[in-house]
Amino acid sequence: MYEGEIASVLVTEQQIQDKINELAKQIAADYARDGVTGDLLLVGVLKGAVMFMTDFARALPMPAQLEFMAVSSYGSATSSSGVVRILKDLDRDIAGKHVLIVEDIVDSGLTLSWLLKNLASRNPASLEVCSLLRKPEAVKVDVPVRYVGFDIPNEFVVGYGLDYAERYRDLPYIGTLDPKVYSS
Ligand SMILES: O=P(O)(O)OC[C@H]1O[C@H](OP(=O)(O)OP(=O)(O)O)[C@H](O)[C@@H]1O
Ligand code: HPA
Ligand SMILES: [Mg+2]
Repeated sequence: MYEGEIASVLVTEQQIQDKINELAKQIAADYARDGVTGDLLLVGVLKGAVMFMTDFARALPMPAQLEFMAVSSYGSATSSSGVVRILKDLDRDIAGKHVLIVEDIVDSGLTLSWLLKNLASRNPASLEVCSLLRKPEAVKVDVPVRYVGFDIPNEFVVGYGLDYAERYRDLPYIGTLDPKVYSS
């Protein structure tokens, strides 16, 4: 698949799955320690977080309900415009719920910073973030991300939900693109 289009693999399928199991155990233990007994409300950010959300929810050893929001800041570009649009809002009220935002990547942090403010204003009982990837060198706004899978270099990545112009989301690993993809 995608013959010659992937330049390197940054995080393998096995590394992703191992990390998800580790995060899921840690997160369930943290919520139990904090006395949270009800269901956790996972808010996945479409479309990028879909793969992570579904694997993470199944690995999590505590009951969780699933909600999705779609926001877009990238369109088909490789850098954030900073303008976040809601394409699909949550289907229900999150007041009094323990909400965990599930993201695929924190790059500039602009999407998440906006989303945290937006969801915090709806009065959840708690609001935390779990992101599979983070680019420490790309961060433009400081966002409190409690759980991070992997810190990666400041390169555009694809796979496991992450796209370039809507392609490559279906790869099971995280990789970088061959420069010829951008020029074609
Ligand atoms: O930290 P930032 O610089 O704001 O970038 C992170 C966001 O950008 C991507 O979404 P995108 O807008 O590409 O939508 P998609 O998930 O549908 O691809 C990604 O999935 C994150 O949600
Ligand atoms: O590196 C990236 N790849 C794909 N989508 C993204 N959205 C923010 N950063 C990225
Ligand atoms: Mg995208």
